[in-house]
Amino acid sequence: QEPTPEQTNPKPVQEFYVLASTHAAMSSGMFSGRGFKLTRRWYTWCLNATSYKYRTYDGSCNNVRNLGAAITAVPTLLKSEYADGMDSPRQYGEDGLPLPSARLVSTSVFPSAIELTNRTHMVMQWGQWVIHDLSAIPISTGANGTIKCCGPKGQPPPFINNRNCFPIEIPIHDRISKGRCMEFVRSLAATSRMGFTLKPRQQINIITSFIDASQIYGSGTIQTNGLRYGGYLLKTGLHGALPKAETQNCITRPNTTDYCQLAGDTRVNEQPALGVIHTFWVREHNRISQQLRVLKGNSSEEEIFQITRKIIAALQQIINYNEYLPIILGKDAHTWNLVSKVGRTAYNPALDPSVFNEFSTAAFRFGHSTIPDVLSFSDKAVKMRFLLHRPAECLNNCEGLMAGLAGLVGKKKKKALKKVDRNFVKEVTRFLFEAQASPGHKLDLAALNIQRGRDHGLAPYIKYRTFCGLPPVKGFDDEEALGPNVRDLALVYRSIADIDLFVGLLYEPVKGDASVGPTLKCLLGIQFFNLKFGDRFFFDTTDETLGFNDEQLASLRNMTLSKVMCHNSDLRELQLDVFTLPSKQNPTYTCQQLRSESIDLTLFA
Ligand code: HEM
Ligand SMILES: [Ca+2]
Repeated sequence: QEPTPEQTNPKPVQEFYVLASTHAAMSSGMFSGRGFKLTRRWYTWCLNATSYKYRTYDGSCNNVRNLGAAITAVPTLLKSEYADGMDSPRQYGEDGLPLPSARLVSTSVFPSAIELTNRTHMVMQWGQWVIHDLSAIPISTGANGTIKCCGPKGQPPPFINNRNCFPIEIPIHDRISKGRCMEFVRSLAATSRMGFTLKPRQQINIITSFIDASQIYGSGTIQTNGLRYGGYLLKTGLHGALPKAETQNCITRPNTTDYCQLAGDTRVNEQPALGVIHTFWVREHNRISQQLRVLKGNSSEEEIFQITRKIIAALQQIINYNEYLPIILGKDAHTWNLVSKVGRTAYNPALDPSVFNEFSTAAFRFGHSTIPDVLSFSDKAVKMRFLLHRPAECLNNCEGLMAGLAGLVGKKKKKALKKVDRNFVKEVTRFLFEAQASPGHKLDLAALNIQRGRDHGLAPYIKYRTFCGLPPVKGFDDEEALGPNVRDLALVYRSIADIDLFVGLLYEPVKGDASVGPTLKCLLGIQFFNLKFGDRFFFDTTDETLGFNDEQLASLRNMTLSKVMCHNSDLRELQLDVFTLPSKQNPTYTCQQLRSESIDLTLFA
């Protein structure tokens, strides 16, 4: 059954507004912590939405209210629960005493055991790829860049040094870092027309919420122009690698040709497998646009660029809805009408397509539990901690890593995907890098997720269970609701009403053929429902002038991620479904075969 209208309509944003950014702001790194200087631009609705033939770069004018456009406030599904009702992080339990430290919660309730599935690392990688199309919430910065919340030896601040600091307390005897303070800066607060912080506080999404390939093309005209190579092509580096970024804020090896990569999303250098997927999509754009150039002699270069961009955005949606979501949501991907293999999608202008806070700050971070401890290349396996913020392996060995993602190389044990569960590899809970500027200070991704939820004032887990129509949790022994390890939650939480959303979602046992528990499935379902039916440009829209004709649509739907990979690498063979390990049911084909059954570009000429 489909989600109810109340579920699909997040609470309206208090006051709608859009902020513009400077070029420097958009091109600076999310992880450099510098530069998001946001200035207000306009508040108007889009009155000529129907006059657009292609998507705008910043997602504006997809709907009259400009919902889902870049640099807009992030809505919440349920009322936020700030400690003071308005602005300060959720930090007290039901009994009025402080909540347990996010780091203590992480070490107490998230062990590091690994259970494997028959899926490939591409499931993890597609997740990170798609979230980088959907949401990027910047943190606050000071007048001269990064805010530091902990002292150089990890001492907690002696006084409140910055009102946007919300460092995580490291328990005694916890050896993660020197001292007892883990860096954490609050997300940037959205401001009103007059420049005052919105009450209750809201965060800002600086990229377009729509699945529109904004991680390839950027989320604004200036950014897109910086990625284009004149006419119809996207810029590339040597041998079809990504081009070099202006700001070199990743980790490169001295005396090598390494560089930090430039892409439509600034987080591209976060780990090399992410760089790989960026790389083959830029190549796919250039491959398609070059062919269309030949086929469409009369079209302008701009027209070729836009048609290619439209095809690439359609492919993102096709792969996400038809290949990826059925793996995550199981058969409900079908019952909720998310799978789009036949028919057309009728646009519903009443829906808000914005990525909501609970999705980006808790639900979709479920993927962090699937991060592997090593990445496999054709000739080696490297621990994740040595790959963070280092693009080198992608620049030098993209193909080897592609084979690794598809599970074609490496020891059998290493190539299968880790289950979505309460376990996290130590690579991210113990050895996550902070900026190279602070050696010896490690971060814990699970703790950051919990703290971020509190920073954003997310309501606790049990409220979402009720919201999703599931029976209430009966207590710290309710295995039906929270799985066989439910008692571990009582090690840190004093009341079930205090359980952080991110934690509760990952404790729920998986049911049926989905990869995630029921509340998580509900939140993911609502978001992808809104992103399908609330996107006026959804690839199979009933409006053929915005979308495609029947033949084009059929040809596009014939594409798979495996075919895109084969087209843009020197891989020799691949299984048709790259999200699943090769088997009798998922046979391997030669890339030559896969390429021959792909999209027919003459239909677009
Ligand atoms: C090696 C892989 C990955 C690393 C190192 C990584 C690291 C991070 C870091 C450091 C943050 C910011 C945390 C904070 O301060 O709040 C973040 C945010 C996030 N991550 Fe990951 N991540 C990885 C993969 C994934 C995957 C596979 C998914 C989902 C399937 C995912 C989903 C998210 C989401 C939804 C956010 C919030 C984005 C926003 O709205 O700004 N990540 N990640
Ligand atoms: Ca987008």
